[in-house]
Amino acid sequence: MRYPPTLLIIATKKLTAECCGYPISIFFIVVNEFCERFSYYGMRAVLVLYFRYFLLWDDDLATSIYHAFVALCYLTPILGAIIADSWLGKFKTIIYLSIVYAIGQVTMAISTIHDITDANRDGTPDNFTFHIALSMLGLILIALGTGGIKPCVAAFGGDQFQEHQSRQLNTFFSVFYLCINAGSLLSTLITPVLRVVFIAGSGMYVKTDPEGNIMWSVCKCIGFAIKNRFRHRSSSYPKREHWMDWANEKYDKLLIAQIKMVLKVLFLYIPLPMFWTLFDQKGSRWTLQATTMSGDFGAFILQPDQMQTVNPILILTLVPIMDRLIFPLIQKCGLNFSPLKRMTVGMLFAAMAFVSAALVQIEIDKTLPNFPSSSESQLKVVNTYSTTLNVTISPNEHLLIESFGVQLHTSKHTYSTISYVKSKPREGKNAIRRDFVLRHGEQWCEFSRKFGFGASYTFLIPSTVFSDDCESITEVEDMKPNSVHMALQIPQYFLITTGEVMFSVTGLQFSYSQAPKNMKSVLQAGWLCTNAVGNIIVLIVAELGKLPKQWAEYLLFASLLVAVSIIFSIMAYFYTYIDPAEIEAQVRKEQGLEPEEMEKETLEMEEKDEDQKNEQGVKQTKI
Ligand SMILES: CC(C)[C@H](NC(=O)[C@H](C)N)C(=O)O
Repeated sequence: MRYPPTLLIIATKKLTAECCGYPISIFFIVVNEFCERFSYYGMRAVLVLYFRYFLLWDDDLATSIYHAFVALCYLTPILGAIIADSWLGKFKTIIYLSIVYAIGQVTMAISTIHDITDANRDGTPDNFTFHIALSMLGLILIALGTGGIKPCVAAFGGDQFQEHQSRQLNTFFSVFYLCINAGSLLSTLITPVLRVVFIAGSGMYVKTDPEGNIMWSVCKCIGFAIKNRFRHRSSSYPKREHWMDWANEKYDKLLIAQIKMVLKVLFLYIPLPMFWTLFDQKGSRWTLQATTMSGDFGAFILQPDQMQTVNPILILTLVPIMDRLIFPLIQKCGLNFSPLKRMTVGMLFAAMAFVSAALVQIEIDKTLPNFPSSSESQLKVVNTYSTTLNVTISPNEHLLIESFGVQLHTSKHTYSTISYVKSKPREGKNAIRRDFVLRHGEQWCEFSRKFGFGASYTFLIPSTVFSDDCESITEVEDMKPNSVHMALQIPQYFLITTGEVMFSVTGLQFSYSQAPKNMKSVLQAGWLCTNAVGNIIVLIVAELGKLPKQWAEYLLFASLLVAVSIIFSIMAYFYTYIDPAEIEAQVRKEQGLEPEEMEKETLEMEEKDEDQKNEQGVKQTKI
């Protein structure tokens, strides 16, 4: 059955206004991406510390939940791609899911107000379950929002370009990436209100209609090919060139050719999650590593979570340098630095970044006190007498803990002031001078001290304190300040960011260029999924593979990535780059279809679907 000609919709490309060869609508799209990433990274930068110090989770749980959230953000793009391609179209999907996103951010913000459940006003929430539930709801909404937007924006941006703008299309992905990173960098300064900019460009976009439920058609076609292959498994049936050719009996040749293209790329993606496994630990392990370092840069003090901004700063400088200098130079030297080779080199850079992180960790470990394990405790005895005292602790004696510290009863009844330390102070944040005022009734005195990053102190206050104006206060350093400087993390950031430019910008471009026209968002979603799987790997390793030493974990990840990049380079060697439009035109020619009839095929596919449903007695109304 064919539709009468009057019902055929032949899509025409809207003529778009241009500026310097670029469609003007691109401006709104990149600003939208900037705002979305701005909002996302602004929240994500502090997330692991929020888990650690507000919800009081331990390092491993904080790391796991952080990566579970990032994984969800990069899994939901599949949903976004389905909604965009089969129902709402990219434009509306971006708008509606931005609203879900904003609600998520508000929910998340509310969850951080501890006053909501802090009835006794002691500065600690009374109902942690409430805060955890609210923040998890917020994170789920944000993940849905980002998933809806992410696969659509890059593909929607690509859709704006006409055939004569292929050079600009390539630059678009670099500019797009720059906006992601500008958004990430500035997220601590500007508010996410700017997101309305995307709607402002509405009249200028090329909005392609959703092309039917393409994902569903793809799944059914693959399912049929597998079933048909199984039915004809006997050797008496002649072999077919590709297993997808077993769908020939029922499905359009063009759809089969398109699926083959997508599957080829998805197969190539299998090793890629390992890159993200390392890359996304910037926000978790590396931030926690920074909490044990000193952020005192003289003119300013850098907080551990702010260290992450080094990545977008480097991106903003490295992308233009690579695009304008390094890659053209490599090309001039006659070397074929193809996209897949760039991605392999990017992976090796990320592995080197983790070797650098391991070396920094070894330096940090040398400066850390020995913290007690879960089966040990640690006591510090401060002798305030002027003579030496012997303290003997009998194993059977108990400790009496009082509100002003810890007092120890030993078998010899020696009495001292005791303190204990079981971790570095919160967030490594005490590198500042503080003034204290002591009061007792009418009496008072003031003293001032400078504290180092990550240090812990005990103050001994004698009863004579007011008579000598706080002079007699003695300070005991329980834990030394962090002495390894955060600047030592810069090499690892430099290496991972160089890797990112080679891997991620190229991957984004590659995913768009190798996808058939109607499956651009699908392949973008596939590309983002590699990121999701990477984060799932971290949370599995963080939860299961608890290595006793952090530096060993870094080296493990680096070795795994080297192994994976070797596998990837072998797979890449056998990959042939394609021009999807050319293949589609070829198939069309073989089918005897005119090029301009391309839009008909989608309708025909739907028509086939509908026929099948009608056969099953499903009533459908077609517009
Ligand atoms: C997930 C992508 C790699 C990308 N991230 C970055 O560009 C970071 C900020 N350098 C993103 O789309 O957020």
